[in-house]
Formats: sequence, C-alpha cells, structure tokens
Amino acid sequence: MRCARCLIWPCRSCWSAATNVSSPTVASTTPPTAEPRRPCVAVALSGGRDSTALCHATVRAAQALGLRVVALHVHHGLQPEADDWVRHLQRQCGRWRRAGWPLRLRVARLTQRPPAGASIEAWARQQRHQMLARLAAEEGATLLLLAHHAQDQAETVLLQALRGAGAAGLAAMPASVVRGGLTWARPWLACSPDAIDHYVDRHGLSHIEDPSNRDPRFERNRLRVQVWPGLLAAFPDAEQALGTVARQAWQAAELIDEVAAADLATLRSPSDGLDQRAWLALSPARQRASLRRWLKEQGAGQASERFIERLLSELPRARSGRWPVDALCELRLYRGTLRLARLTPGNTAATDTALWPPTAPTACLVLPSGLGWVQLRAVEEGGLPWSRLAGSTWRPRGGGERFSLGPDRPARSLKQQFQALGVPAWQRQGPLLWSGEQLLWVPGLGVEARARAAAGEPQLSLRWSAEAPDAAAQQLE
Ligand SMILES: Nc1ncnc2c1ncn2[C@@H]1O[C@H](COP(=O)(O)OP(=O)(O)OP(=O)(O)O)[C@@H](O)[C@H]1O
Repeated sequence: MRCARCLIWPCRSCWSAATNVSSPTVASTTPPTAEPRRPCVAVALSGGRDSTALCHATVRAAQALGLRVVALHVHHGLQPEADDWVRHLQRQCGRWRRAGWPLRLRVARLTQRPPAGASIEAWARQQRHQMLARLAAEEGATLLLLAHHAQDQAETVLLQALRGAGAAGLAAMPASVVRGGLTWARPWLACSPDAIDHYVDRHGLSHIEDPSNRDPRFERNRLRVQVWPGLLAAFPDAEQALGTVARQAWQAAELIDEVAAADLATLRSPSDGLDQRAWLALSPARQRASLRRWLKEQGAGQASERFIERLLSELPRARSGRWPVDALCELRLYRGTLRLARLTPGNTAATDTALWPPTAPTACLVLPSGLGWVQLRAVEEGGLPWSRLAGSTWRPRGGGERFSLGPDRPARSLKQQFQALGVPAWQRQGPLLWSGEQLLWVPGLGVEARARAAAGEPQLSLRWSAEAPDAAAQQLE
C-alpha cells in the first residue's frame, strides 16, 4: 500500500502521525452517531472531481486500517444547483456505505448571507472553514483532508505574486497545519491533476461540475482559463517550479518570523507596546518583520505593505502620532511607545474621521464598517468635486435610491441604471456615497449628474473594491 506522502493511498504510519492516534480506542469527542468508536478521519467533500477522488481513496484506505471516515459537505446556499449536489452526494455516499465502506456523510447548510459589499468568495471560504472545523469536532475527527493539488498550489503562488505578496503569501497553502486541535491536511498538494483524473477514470467516479468554477468574475478562474494553458505551453515545468517557490517561501517566512520573535522579545515595553528607540536601532529588514509580527500579535491582522512602508518612513522622525490600521484599530505613538488602540463602536467616529474624508488624491482607503476599499484619483472632468467630500458618508444600498446619468436624463432606479450600463453583479454590491440626502456616487455608475464638478473645479474619480487591492495572504486557500 502506498503512503499519503507518495499520494493516493495512505499508510498506517501516516495516519497515526497525522491523527495523533496510536490505538483504535482513542477518539477525541463522542460522535453523534451509533458508529463504533473508531478513530475518525474527515474529508472536505465539495462533490467536485478532486474531493470525490480523495474521499474514495480515503475510505478505501480507512477500511483496511480500521478507521472511519466522515465526508463533510458545506451547502453555501448561494447557487440554485446546490440542492442537486447534496442529493448526488447522498446517493454516492449511500452506495459506498451499502458496499460496507466505513463512511458517513454530514451536510451543513449555511443560513447567513454575505454582507453587502463583501467578497462572496472570501465570505464563503471563511464560513466553510468555520463549519468544517465545527463538524469535524462534532464527529470526533482530529484530521481533516482537503483535495487541493499541485495546480491549485501553483495558481495560488501566482495569484499571491500578482497581488505583490511577500514570503508568507508566496508560501501559498500549507500541506498541513494544526488549528484549534484539528490538523488541516492536503495530502495531494504535490500531486498533478492528471494523476487525479486518471484515478477518477480508473474507478469510474461520477462528480459534479460547479459552473462558478468558470465564472470569469473570480480571478482564480481567469487565471485558470486564460493564462494557465499558455503558461504551461511556454513553461512545461511551471507547476513543479511554482510548487518549489511555495516550499522555499514557506521556509523563508518561517525564518523571518523566528528572527522577528527574537527581536520582539527585546522590543516589547512592559505594557505590551513597542519601544520606538529600540525598534529604530534595528536594520530596516528587521524593523519590517518585527512590526508586522507585533501588529499580528496585537490582533491587527496582516498589515499591508503600504502601511508598513509608511511607518518605516514616518516613525523615525515622529514624536507622537496616530496611524489608522483599518476600520477597527489605529496605531498610536506616545512618549516613545507604539500601541494599538481598538476603536469600539463608541469611538468609531474617530476612525471614520481619520479615514474619511481623505486628504490626498492617490490614497487607497479602507472604508468604515467593513464596506470595502476605495481608491481616489485626481481627474480633469466628469469627477466629483473635492469640496463635496467634506461631511460625506458611506452607506450600504438600502433600496429605492434613484440616480441620473446626465443633466438632462431622468433619475431612475439603481437597478435600471445598472442594467442599462451592463454593470456586473459584483460591482452592484458596493456602498453608496452620500452628502446628507443627496446621492453623490455609486460604484459602477459613477458620479450622480447633479453632483458632478464644473469645468476647472478640483475633482476626483473613485474606484471601489470589496477586497483590499493588495489583499493579505490567505494561508488556508
Ligand atoms: N462546499 C464544500 N464543502 C466541503 N468541502 C469543500 C467545499 N468546497 C470546497 N471544499 C474543499 O476545499 C477543496 C478546494 O476547494 P475548491 O473550491 O478548489 O474545489 P472544487 O472545485 O469545489 O472541487 P474539487 O476540489 O473537489 O474538484 C475541495 O477539494 C474540498 O476538499
């Protein structure tokens, strides 16, 4: 029997190491099922080709090893075909179970909807991961398998590179990571999709085709359809080479993090702030790394490259100051110590003022209340007057708003105008800019006719996006 590291068929020692299970009597929690208490492996099963193959291979191996398998499927409630997929999985898993295989299917349906302005892809991923972790815990599984393969990994490296990511982003998806007691593993991360195809054909496996995998609104699909075939034709080894980039970036990221941790041990003030003088004594590379790690430890998330560079240029001369990190927190320098201040709902006004209205035309700004990001650019005509920004506010679409495309054109509903201009659905979800009760600007439609700047007046154009243009590296997918 081949081992998981050699792909497709796992061996007893791999399962034992990954599940941390040394004897069949050990199971972490009581499963809500009448199954005998055998160690349990969970497989994240979308129903697509790869996870179907992984589930099939896992159950075959598990049967020989005396393990039980639970296939976890998350119904996002976003696509009309999703109910059919569940029925397909129930039939398929039912057949395998009747054949005596130690398999059980758990399906969970998400009841929440993505908030207005959020990236649907990122929201679905985050919700799916939460749900998978919960179901795995309920089933007593300490190992969860995902079916990403070498091409998925290569695509992730490329996408991260195109976002300008550093080592942590280029490290792409880890082959295995432990979170909250659950090991998330990708046993096929070095496996080519052709090998999976071959496996699917050999075992005559049926699987679903998710039409959203071809939707060009998603950057991964554009890369897969428009770029990947040409790239492989010109560089046949691209998949392996990009996999190597990921592994090397992972090692580099680990090293950077270790150095940062050691530096932080000497930089931290007694109140968990950052000592400005000690920090300034470091080399710029170590300043960057320690600042990033400290911000992450403080709960500020992954700081953007732009933000770190700004601090590196401004902190050496600063005696005091405030730097907004995002809508929820800001960095404050006072008496030589940097601290992260969390802006609670009671004092978010401070954040809003810090972030909006902006003072420079080239900024990329995070909007308050998770409404996304906006980029500004000075323009000569057809823009919004700078003077209109004072006192302006962002609000999600409420329904009933009317918008006029030109001075002599009638005001019509946003839906009609979006349709008239062929604005894609994802752009219609952005927030609207208001001045009191006057609508100023709408993503995809632009400046409202009555708000447009006169010739010669200083003016700007706006561009909205749900995600930060240099979005932070996603470690899980
Ligand atoms: N709805 C879901 N429920 C459970 N697991 C999922 C779901 N969607 C994705 N996954 C897991 O995440 C992996 C990667 O997701 P991705 O969206 O790239 O795959 P897919 O195109 O939906 O299907 P597949 O990888 O099975 O061909 C899947 O292989 C699967 O293990």
